Amino acid sequence: MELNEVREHIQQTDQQLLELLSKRRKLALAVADAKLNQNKAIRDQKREEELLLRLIEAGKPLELDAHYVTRLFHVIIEDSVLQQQAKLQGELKGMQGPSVKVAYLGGQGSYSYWATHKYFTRRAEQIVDIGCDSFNDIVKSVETGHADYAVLPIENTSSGSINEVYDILQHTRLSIVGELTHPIDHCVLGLAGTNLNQIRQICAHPQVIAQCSQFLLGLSNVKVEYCDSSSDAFQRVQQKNDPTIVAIGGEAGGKIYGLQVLASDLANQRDNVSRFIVVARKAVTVAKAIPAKTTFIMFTGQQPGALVDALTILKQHGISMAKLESRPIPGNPWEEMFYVDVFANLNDYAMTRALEELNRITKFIKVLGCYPSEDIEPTQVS
Ligand SMILES: C=C(O[C@@H]1C=C(C(=O)O)C=C[C@H]1O)C(=O)O
Repeated sequence: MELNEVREHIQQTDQQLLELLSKRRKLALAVADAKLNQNKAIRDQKREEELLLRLIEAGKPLELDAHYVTRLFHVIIEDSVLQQQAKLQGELKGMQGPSVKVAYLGGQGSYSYWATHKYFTRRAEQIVDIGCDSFNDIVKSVETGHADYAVLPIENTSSGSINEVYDILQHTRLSIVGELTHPIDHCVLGLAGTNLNQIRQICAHPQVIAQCSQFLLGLSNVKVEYCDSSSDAFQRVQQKNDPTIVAIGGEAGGKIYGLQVLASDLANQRDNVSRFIVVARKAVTVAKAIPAKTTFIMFTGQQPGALVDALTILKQHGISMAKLESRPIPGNPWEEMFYVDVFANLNDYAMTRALEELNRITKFIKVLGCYPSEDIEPTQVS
């Protein structure tokens, strides 16, 4: 067969794959309805294990190895679980208006832009974009009613917690209503025809700089210009129209501004992923069928064993912690506010009891929100 002919066949096969994936997604959504009627949990890992084992066997005569089949179906199942969760949670919330106004960092092409679109598209919501220049402005626009939701990055696998966002959460009345993770693949992006050796200036957001610190250490005579967002960095490079000036950001974002990739895989960690939170003025209730996370902040005081006592309460109620973070309390030097993420629904009996007990032993405690957990651990098969 001629090259073009083979490619034509590949194209047809890919089209069929897409149609089958779409069909599978629709079936998974029908399963969500059936589960709702039968009061069943969305995730069924036993079923996933059976399904993976069967597919691995079925793949053998087709010369598809177990590793390949498992990897593909982990992605498919994760999508299916997240789609089902979003559908169920959306129904619980009732009908939304024709569109939602969402505030996030930067404009078209920033990492927050892609994360926002991924999250709300899954919920079949029309988005009105409200791009902002700072985390403070994002939160303010929801507080004042200008936006319905805000999407904020909270932690990253290379640079750790985003302290600015944690500090804002201490003082806002907004509630966390959702979370999502999004891969962050940093690239050097410049004008077409630019050579990596000629660069003299890099434009990027401070978080991006932190996540690519090892790559940047290897460059000499290059000035770093801090930007409000990756889309701001792309715009500057486009406007300056100087081949010695480049941006760091995502490939798809850079493309919007006509920039091309000069280097990729820049992050300190190979799997560079950010976790975002979605906040709104009104808290949500998470359906029982969906695994939930609850985030709260507490100030325990500094007496010996205060934190251990608080964590023991969680242990006694069988509540697992997803994250523990501490941040200084402004105006109280050397005193720390603890941020705790737990795998629990705020309406669970165990969680209600744990919060009552924590209330008694802490000096301050505030629930920041309860939301569907998007930590979909892949089911392993033996
Ligand atoms: C689709 C279902 O829901 C979830 C998704 C699955 C899938 O995509 O195959 C399998 C089990 C569940 O965790 C189901 O229960 O069949």
